[in-house]
Amino acid sequence: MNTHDTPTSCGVVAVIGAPNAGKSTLVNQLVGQKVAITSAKAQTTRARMLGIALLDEVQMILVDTPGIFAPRRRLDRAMVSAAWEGAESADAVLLIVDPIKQRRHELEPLLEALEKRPERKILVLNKVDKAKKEPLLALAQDLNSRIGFEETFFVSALTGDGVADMKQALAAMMPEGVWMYPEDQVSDASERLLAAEITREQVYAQLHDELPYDIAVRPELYQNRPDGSLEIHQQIVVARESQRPIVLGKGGAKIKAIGEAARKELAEMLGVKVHLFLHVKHSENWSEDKEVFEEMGLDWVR
Ligand SMILES: Nc1nc2c(ncn2[C@@H]2O[C@H](COP(=O)(O)OP(=O)(O)OP(=O)(O)O)[C@@H](O)[C@H]2O)c(=O)[nH]1
Repeated sequence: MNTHDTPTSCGVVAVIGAPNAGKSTLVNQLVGQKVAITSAKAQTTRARMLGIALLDEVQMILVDTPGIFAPRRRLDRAMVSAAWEGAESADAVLLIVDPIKQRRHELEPLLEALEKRPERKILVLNKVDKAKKEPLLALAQDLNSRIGFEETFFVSALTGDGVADMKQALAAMMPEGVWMYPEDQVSDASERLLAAEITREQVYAQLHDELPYDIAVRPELYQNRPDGSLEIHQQIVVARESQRPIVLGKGGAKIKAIGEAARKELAEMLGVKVHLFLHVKHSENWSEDKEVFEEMGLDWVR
């Protein structure tokens, strides 16, 4: 509890890493609650979301950046821009690396960018529950000879192993200052957007490899009913007309299952009864659509 008798600290932490390194999982661990969606599919983090972690008198505002590699399409470029914009005013940068799947050369563009950053840097080697020790240590050494990391941590974002120590070190790096957010706020991502993220997570979970990652879930209506329940309407936007029947399933069974699972999770998270209405929309160029970008909290870059 922050009683305000002791001095408080507050700072911004940018979480940087390749797609699938485990950023969202780590943010959720640090915050202690689900704020960003996780999925086995690369580059699912489209919206830039904040998670807020607390440790004693320290508030850490985590900028969970989208996967940032080889930006070819406009959407990818926007994600890179959002990622680094997030790091602009950071007090610390966490580089999170998957030591199992990550190719060393894939990290190079990130390291180059990181080299020029003025922030204090922490290296986080994730997935220690699966990684072998020797190559892990070699990678830590290699990356430390390349970038001046203040500290290196070996963690499992999945099990939480090592995360407490890392959180402690991070908290110690935050400058003294008043908290930017009230104590009970864990995220400033609007509930509307988070609700759409939860549906998108369900679409991935239930359709596995049947869909490319080019789908979006757009929030439409989000309003309280007089009985205290919540009415939510969302659009599942597919890039190709042929993807519509996949999302709908036989006799609408798939979209029903997606909606049911998302509705349950939302009701649990928000603590109210939820009425969720989903429909599928086809938009060939949704990833070029300025409005969609802005809804996802990204800037339109040319
Ligand atoms: N075994 C293991 N798996 C992990 C760990 N951390 C994350 N994962 C898994 O790795 C996958 C990617 O994790 P995310 O947290 O979604 O990764 P991300 O970096 O946010 O990915 P993007 O959204 O693509 O940027 C998921 O399947 C996670 O469950 C870990 O410590 N151990």
